[in-house]
Amino acid sequence: MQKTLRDSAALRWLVLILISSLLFSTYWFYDFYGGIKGLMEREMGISSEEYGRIMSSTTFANVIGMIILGGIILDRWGIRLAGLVFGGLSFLGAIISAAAVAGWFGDDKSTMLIWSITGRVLFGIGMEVVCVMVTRTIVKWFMGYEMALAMALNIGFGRLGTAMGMAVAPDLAAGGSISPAFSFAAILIGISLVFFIIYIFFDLKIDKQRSESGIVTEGEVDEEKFRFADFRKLITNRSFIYIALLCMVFYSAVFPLLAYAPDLLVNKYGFSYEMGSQGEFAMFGSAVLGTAFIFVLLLIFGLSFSMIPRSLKKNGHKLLSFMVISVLFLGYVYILRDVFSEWLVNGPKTASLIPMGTILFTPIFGSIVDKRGKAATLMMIGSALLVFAYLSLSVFNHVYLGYLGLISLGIAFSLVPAAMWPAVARIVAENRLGTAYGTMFTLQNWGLAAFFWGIGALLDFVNRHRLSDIEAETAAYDYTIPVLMLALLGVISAWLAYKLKQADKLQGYGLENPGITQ
Ligand SMILES: C[C@H](NC(=O)[C@@H](N)CCCCN)C(=O)O
Repeated sequence: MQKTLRDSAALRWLVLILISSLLFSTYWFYDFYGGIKGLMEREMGISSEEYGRIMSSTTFANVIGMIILGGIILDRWGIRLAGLVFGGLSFLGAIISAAAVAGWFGDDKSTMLIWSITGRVLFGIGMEVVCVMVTRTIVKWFMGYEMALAMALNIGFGRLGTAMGMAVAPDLAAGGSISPAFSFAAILIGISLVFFIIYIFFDLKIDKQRSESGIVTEGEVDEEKFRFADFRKLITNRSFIYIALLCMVFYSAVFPLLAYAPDLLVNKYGFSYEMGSQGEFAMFGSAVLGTAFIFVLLLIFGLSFSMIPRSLKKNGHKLLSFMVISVLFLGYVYILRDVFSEWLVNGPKTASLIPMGTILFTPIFGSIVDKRGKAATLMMIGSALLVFAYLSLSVFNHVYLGYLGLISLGIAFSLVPAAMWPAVARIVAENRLGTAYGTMFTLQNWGLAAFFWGIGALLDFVNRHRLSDIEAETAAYDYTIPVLMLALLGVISAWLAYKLKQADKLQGYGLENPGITQ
């Protein structure tokens, strides 16, 4: 068979970087608000409920089926046009939000609020369809190659956007105005659209090659098109119902919390929104140098290890690797202890370590699921960890338990997505995956709509007697009840994962068997 562009590994990975940049920038825009919640409230004069309303508005059009409609449009128009239109929509939404907080439409509270919400609604439609489009593009280029790894890395790009958005936004707003943080995030989407336009040339070329070599092009793959009969079949499948509900409940307990996590750390444990005396650039520089140093050490270790004769390293090499990596990691922590000591008392920077950790752990758990299976069991464990995390962050008051809670949340946030998304591919036929992901994202948006807003509204309600003191910065928000409510979602997630395991036993998709992504 004639070779096409996707047969070159270098080109495949280049394509992944080009399209993942859209995920990086849209996740950044989605989540950077969390890092400046307190600043937004002060500058725009809004309450926690109103902040929650802005966050929740991201989902407004999606709860009434916009992602499914976007998926149908994607099937009809193809990756190039749909990518430009929906990527452009997310950019437009981001520009409107940035203009709103800069006071372009008027600087009174209600005008800023209305236009911020309008911007987020448009952004939300664009970004969710972009997510589905990027997944489709990965399948187009990586099917038969490193598809699971490509998907995990793609999510990694998104999480990096979330982490950096949360961590860097307060620095961008450090001049006393939130506007630069918004403009920067909007510009990032614009830059990633330029990358997408570069990708379009590769897409045109590969489609030409595929049609020349007799492989049907994307627009001609009829089975990929959305049909209502398939949709009906999908939503009456027991395993799919449980995994889709799990997606809704689990993500409702995680994504909204991220939008409040920095503020929770500031209010509950007295963390700060500002950095300490050491100077951010110096700290950033030492963090980058320290990370580069540890990579070089790992490389040297890897090279020297590969030179040891096989017979010598046969036994105990896993233990040796574990010991060396642990020593290197502890050395890393020791070298960067000043950086860590400053970061671990800063709300947005500490909260950003949650998505940062998932970049490493999601592919690790993904490969465990590949090799050992147990996807449904791992989803149960991940959900149980969520309960532990939220109990630590609500009913207890010790900061070390708080750190432990954040670590558990990070592990749960890696474990469940790593097991969930490949499991969908087991339950649903490949040519229906677009519809399945679109349906799951829609349900997820129902949950997000309720909880992005619900946490803020509940926060205002339980703190109603001291809101003026909180505004005057003489009192702090009490987050106990809102976080306890999320612990309940963890319990429901664990139950849904258990029901999924039972349904899988009946229907025989083999979610507990290895090789789930194949
Ligand atoms: C793959 C999955 N993506 C989603 O759930 C998107 N619908 C929403 C992304 C929102 C980013 N804060 C994931 O990120 O795990």
